[in-house]
Amino acid sequence: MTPLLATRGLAVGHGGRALIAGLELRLPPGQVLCVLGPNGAGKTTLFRTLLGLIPPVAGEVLLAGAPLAQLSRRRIAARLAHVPQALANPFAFAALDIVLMGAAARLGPLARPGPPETARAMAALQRLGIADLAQARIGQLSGGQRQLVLIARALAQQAAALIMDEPTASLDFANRRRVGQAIRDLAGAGHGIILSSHDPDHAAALADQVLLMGRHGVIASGTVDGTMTAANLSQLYGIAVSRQQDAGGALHFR
Ligand SMILES: Nc1ncnc2c1ncn2[C@@H]1O[C@H](COP(=O)(O)OP(=O)(O)OP(=O)(O)O)[C@@H](O)[C@H]1O
Repeated sequence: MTPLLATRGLAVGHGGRALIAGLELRLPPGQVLCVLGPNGAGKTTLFRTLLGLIPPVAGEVLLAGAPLAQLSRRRIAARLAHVPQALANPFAFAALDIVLMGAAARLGPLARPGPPETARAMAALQRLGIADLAQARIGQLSGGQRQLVLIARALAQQAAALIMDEPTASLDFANRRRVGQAIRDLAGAGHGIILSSHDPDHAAALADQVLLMGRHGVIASGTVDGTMTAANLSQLYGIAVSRQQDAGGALHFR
C-alpha cells in the first residue's frame, strides 16, 4: 500500500546545514507516528520540511507517492493538513470561521466558502463533539477546546495525513485524554498522523511507531515496544530513565 507520507534519505536543517539526516519515514493509513526528542533536536524543522514550508537539505518527501517538491500548495493541502499548537488567539474569530479556513483550503485564492464548505466545517466540529462551540469566540475557549477546533480545521481540509505540533502540550489531564482519544479515533478512521510530544508515557499510549530524534541524529525508530527502551530514552534525554509496564500493559517512564 502506498504510504500517505514517506521520506527517502531525508536530511532537514537550516541554511544547508543538516540537523538530522537519513530519515526513512513511512506513514501508512491508520497509524500514529510520534516524534520524541529534546528541545532543539529539530522536530519543528522536520515538520516544516514535511509540510513543504522549507526545503530538505537532502533527500525527498513523498505525499501519497508523489514528490512534495512537485506539488502545488493546493495539491499539498488536499493530502496533508497541519495542526499547530493551540496558542492563545487574540483574534475574535468564531470557532466555525477557523474551521471554515480548512474547508476552504482547496478553493482558489479568490473563491469564497459557500454552503458545501460550511456543511463540511460543521461536520468536522460535530465529529470532534464540539458542534455547540461553533459560534464561540476562539479566544474565549479553553486550551483543550482550541486544540479540538484546530483538529476540526484539519479534518475539514479533508487531507488523509495530519501533522500535529505537540497537540497535548499545556493541556490538563482531562483535555489531554480527550485530544488523545480524538487522535486515536482519527487513526481508526484511516488517517495517518505524525505528532511530536515531550511526554514519553503519552507517546507510548498514542503511537504505533516512534522516532527518537537526538541532538546528534536519530537514536532509534520503529514500534513503541522495541524503540522506547530505557536505554534509548536515557540516551535521548541524557538522564537515567527507567521503564515500567503496568497491569494494563501501559508503559511508564521515570
Ligand atoms: N529559521 C531558522 N534558522 C536557523 N536555525 C533555526 C531556525 N529555526 C530553528 N533553528 C534551529 O534549529 C534547531 C532545531 O530547532 P527546532 O525548533 O526544529 O527544534 P525542536 O526539536 O522543535 O525544539 P522544541 O522541542 O524546543 O520545540 C535549533 O537549534 C534552532 O535554533
